[in-house]
Amino acid sequence: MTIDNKKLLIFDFDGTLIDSVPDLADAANIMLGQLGKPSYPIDTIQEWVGNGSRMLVERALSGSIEVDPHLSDAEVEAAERLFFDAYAAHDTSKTSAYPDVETGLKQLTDAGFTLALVTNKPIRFVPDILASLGWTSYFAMVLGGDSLSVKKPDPAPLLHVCETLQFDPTQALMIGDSINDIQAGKRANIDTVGLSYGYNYGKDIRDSQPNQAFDSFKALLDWVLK
Ligand SMILES: O=C(O)COP(=O)(O)O
Ligand SMILES: [Mg+2]
Repeated sequence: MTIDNKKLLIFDFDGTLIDSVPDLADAANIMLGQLGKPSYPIDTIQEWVGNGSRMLVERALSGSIEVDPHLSDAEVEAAERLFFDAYAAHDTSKTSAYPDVETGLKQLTDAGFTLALVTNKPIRFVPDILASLGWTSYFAMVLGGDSLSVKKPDPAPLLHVCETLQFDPTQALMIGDSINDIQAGKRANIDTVGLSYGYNYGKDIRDSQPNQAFDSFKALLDWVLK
């Protein structure tokens, strides 16, 4: 795979551009506390991130990545409301950009790339976090996990971005930290870059066989902008 024909860079958000787990873990533990359930360490909760908020809530209620099949819809929905309230109150408190992302987004924009954001995070939280980082203007398009009826690893969000911004999938690159990003890219016929520093259920992103893998955002920038 070569970068030469790529014009559209589709970024994942959590674990790729931002380290959001400190705020996600706080919100999950506040929700669990309100329900009289035990809290969990941040490293444990980090392994439950990747399939959107509802799945994070279900895993937190189950105390495991394997969801308890006995959880009722009503129980999950009530817990999800508590989680949303807690996260809305603190979705930017402890969330930070990974090193070199801030300058990198500007460099990539200045180099003529179109940037898009496709996250499994519910869309309601995304504008606030982007604004707090001063990144709103960098992205031509932003999709959340509930913007369409399906989320990554389904290819639909990536294909929707390509279609809307009028790029062929072969001109796009999906950049993310999770197997969900790599699988969505493969299914959309979009080349993929895996970043190893984020959240991938405790697994090495190279196991998902992205076209390229890097251990830092700086290494990605050096490759794209060489
Ligand atoms: O909300 C999640 O579970 C993960 O979000 P992401 O797709 O930006 O990594
Ligand atoms: Mg991610």
